[in-house]
Amino acid sequence: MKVTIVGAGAVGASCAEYVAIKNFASEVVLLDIKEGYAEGKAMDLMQTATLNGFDTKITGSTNDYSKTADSDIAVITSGIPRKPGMTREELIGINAGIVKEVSSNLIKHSPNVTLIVVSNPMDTMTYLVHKTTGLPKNKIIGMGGALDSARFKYRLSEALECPPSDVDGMVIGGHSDTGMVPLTRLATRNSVPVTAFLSEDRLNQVSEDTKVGGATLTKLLGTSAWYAPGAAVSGLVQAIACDQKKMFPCSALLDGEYGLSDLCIGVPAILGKDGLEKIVELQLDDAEKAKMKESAEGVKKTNGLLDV
Ligand SMILES: NC(=O)C1=CN([C@@H]2O[C@H](COP(=O)(O)OP(=O)(O)OC[C@H]3O[C@@H](n4cnc5c(N)ncnc54)[C@H](O)[C@@H]3O)[C@@H](O)[C@H]2O)C=CC1
Ligand SMILES: O=C([O-])CC(=O)C(=O)O
Repeated sequence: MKVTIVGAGAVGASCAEYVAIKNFASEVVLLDIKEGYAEGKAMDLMQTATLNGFDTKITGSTNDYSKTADSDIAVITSGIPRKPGMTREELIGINAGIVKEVSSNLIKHSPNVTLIVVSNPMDTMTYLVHKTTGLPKNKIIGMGGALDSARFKYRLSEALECPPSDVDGMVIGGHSDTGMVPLTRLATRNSVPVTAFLSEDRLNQVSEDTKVGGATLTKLLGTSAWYAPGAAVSGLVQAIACDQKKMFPCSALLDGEYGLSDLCIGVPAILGKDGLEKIVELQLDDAEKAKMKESAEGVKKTNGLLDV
């Protein structure tokens, strides 16, 4: 199982580290445009192999896509991250060109690859890859909801004063400060609805904190987050590589599901060896449906800025 990660920056390197530590891939190739950078990150990570007990071979490449040939899965993290005060949408001008070029280069060397898009604004970048590559739609997946759901569970565990592992929950919708739809109605603590423990006000606070999760970290760090993003991507990679049939909210190209078409947005999906194998349609209540519709309008507005 060969995994390529384009962009050896904060998220790409974190993803490579988690993939290696989970020890399911034979090979990880890190590729970056910055001379020597991916090679350096790969060597540093390889020197953790005996410390962390993994056998995955990690190599680096400065923009040489021949090294990525025959990848099964490729992750696109290349592009610029936001700075405090910015929205993800503001990154479109620079990142669209990068994502378009990188996805085309990847496919030239790995025509059967499954692509996981991470660069922001992620839903729009995923849509761009669908529009420009011609890959089947199950082979292009946007990562956002897995991360947003992890942050949601973290915020719920804070409110419940319990370990995060006690909590289950999901965030669907667009991966933006205003577009996320945390499904508080369906969240549970050990199968008991969290609504049994937390007031509506407290749950609203949890939702709001979740939605600005990325912005909160960007303000603290001066750039956007990488540990949880890298871990979330590695979860998607593992589900595909190991044919796990796990369900994650992913940015998927919709064709009527949830009453939406011609956009990529976060919905629950089953991931396995064929990539995004199935979109799961939840029965949303009226308030959730309205939030999803509004979120989709936001994503479509950003898609409108693309030259496709
Ligand atoms: N979807 C999500 O949930 C998340 C998305 N992100 C996004 O991921 C992207 C990467 O974030 P970071 O890793 O923090 O940024 P970073 O700046 O640390 O790393 C980005 C890397 O991409 C490389 N790069 C730029 N153009 C390239 C090209 N044409 N080919 C190959 N490499 C190229 C840069 O040299 C740099 O090393 C950003 O757009 C960020 O907004 C970040 C966190 C979560
Ligand atoms: O906040 C950002 O810009 C990066 C990102 O998508 C996240 O951490 O959720």
